[in-house]
Amino acid sequence: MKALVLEDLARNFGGLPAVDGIRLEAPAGRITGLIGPNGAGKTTVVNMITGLLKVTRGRIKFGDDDVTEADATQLARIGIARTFQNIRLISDATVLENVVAGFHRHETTGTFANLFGLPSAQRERRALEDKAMILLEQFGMTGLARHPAGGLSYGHQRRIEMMRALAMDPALLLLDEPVAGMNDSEAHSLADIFRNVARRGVAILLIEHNMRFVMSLCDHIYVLASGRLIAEGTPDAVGRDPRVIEAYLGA
Ligand SMILES: Nc1ncnc2c1ncn2[C@@H]1O[C@H](COP(=O)(O)OP(=O)(O)OP(=O)(O)O)[C@@H](O)[C@H]1O
Repeated sequence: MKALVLEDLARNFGGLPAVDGIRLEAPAGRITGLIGPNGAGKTTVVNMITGLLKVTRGRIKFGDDDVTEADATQLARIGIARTFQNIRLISDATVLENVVAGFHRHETTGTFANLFGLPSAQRERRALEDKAMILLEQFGMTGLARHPAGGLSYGHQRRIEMMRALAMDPALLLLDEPVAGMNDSEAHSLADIFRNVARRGVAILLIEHNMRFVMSLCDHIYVLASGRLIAEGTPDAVGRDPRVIEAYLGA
């Protein structure tokens, strides 16, 4: 089973360290949390893992692959998917079309067949729509399949984004504040989905401000403050750690 491993990972902005030599391991089948007060460096870490930012120092590995320099296409091929803090959907397209777009990685028919609407491409599209409908069912959104994504509530749009990431059938799922702006019951239903995804052997790295959500869901938590790793352990141990309490109170 593969694990995401960060070794001595660092990133400077204008000579100042935003992330200063952290290590982390997020194994398959587990939900690993990355928390810390505002400006701790969490998003910078995710942006380095997903190739949006170059690392200043250190290595990023996933299983046997060193993905420190990998671009978006290589990461998708390896099976690394993410959601964003700011929702990025095709707002004119329907919910179903948005989720189908997430299957992109698995399409086997060539562009030529797609362009000319050949039967093979149509068959493939229908098969992808069927698979997308299974995801919609899991997320309780079957009835909204044909609605334009842009007109839906924030909570629904967040769910579409997650379905799109899951449509890639990822081996590693990076969730950047997935329940921001959701109420407790919406967050609760997502927690069940994430647990099921992890149970299937996916490694999940969760970045989240909602402490109750993180504490109830994660197997292991890493805590960042000012770019450094200040604590790690089970939710219980981290919740009682004086360094963590101080970092949050001082923030
Ligand atoms: N593109 C950038 N240019 C300069 N400084 C940046 C850039 N991105 C982030 N920083 C700085 O790096 C530090 C870490 O920011 P980052 O967004 O990673 O923190 P975070 O833990 O994700 O915060 P939040 O919880 O508020 O999203 C901050 O001091 C921030 O100002």
